[in-house]
Amino acid sequence: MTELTIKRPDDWHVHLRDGESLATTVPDISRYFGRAIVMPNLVPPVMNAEQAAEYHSRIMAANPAAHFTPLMVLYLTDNTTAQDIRDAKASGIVYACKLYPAGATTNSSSGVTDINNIEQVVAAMQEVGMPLLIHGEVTHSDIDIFDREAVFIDTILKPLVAKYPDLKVVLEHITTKNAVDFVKSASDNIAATITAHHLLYNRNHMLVGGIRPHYFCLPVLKRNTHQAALVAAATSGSKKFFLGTDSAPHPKHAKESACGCAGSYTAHAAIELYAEVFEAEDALDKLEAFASLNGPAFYGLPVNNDEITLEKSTWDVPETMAFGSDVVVPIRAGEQIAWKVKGE
Ligand SMILES: NC(=O)N[C@@H](CC(=O)O)C(=O)O
Ligand SMILES: [Zn+2]
Ligand SMILES: [Zn+2]
Repeated sequence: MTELTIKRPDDWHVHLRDGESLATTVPDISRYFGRAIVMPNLVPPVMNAEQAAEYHSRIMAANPAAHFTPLMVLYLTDNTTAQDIRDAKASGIVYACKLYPAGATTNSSSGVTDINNIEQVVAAMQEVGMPLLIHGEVTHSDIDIFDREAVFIDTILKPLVAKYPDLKVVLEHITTKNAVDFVKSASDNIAATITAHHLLYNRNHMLVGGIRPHYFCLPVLKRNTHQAALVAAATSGSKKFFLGTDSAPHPKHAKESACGCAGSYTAHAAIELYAEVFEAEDALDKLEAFASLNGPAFYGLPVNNDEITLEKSTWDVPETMAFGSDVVVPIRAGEQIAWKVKGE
């Protein structure tokens, strides 16, 4: 296949950052994505409907393409109230709330320190039909970083979904076979996003022959058997799995550092990178479900009514890209990508 036309895709997990960064991240993500679930881990975070509305305005002021709508998300803290959830629902611009266990990832220090602290909040989310998006990793220092997702599923997520059977939950950026198996076995209210980089890479790519900081993201890349489970899930056509890039830019100097930040930038070539994965699996016919249909179905939103066309056409990824007044090193920097969106 050398051309593939699909309904306009959406990105159900992206970091656009703020301030001058929006001048580059917003045009990048809106080139062909119709909607994006915009992560709220700013400093300070987006904690209520008013802050979400202000952030929404700043994103719209950065000139996204006309087909693009940002879907805002609240960042849950120990102090979030049930009223915050009701106000967010009433705002009409907040589509989900995000649980960052405190200390789990980039800008998560204001996150929830104990899931029991937000019982009333989660109950209100279940009641009003607000999806809970989860960075699913425990943070205890005695739990190995490669086990943190699996331990989170067993100790936090399973009890949570048992307690709130009507709550919609997205386990974000899954990285393990444990997560795939859990999501598949859970009710229709439980789904997961999968990034392009977790489909394309495993921890060998990050660590063999030298440490490659641009592959470092959280949850960290796992062994290749987990990668294979993610690829099988994404290309299966199951409604429970959908596209979430977790494109998470950091300036080059902050990644290439003695203590480098977690996050990989893929918004320059997201659907193109996913297309490579689906092509390698001989599953290009399943890309539309993953990228354009399953996400809206889960969120109860309409599918976008226009289309994009991908063509087999190799292009060179630059070594760096502008990121506000800084630069970011994108995934595949200095290498090639095999697919291109027509008209781009
Ligand atoms: N994925 C990452 O490694 N980093 C994200 C945060 C997140 O999604 O966990 C970021 O904001 O940089
Ligand atoms: Zn995360
Ligand atoms: Zn993220």
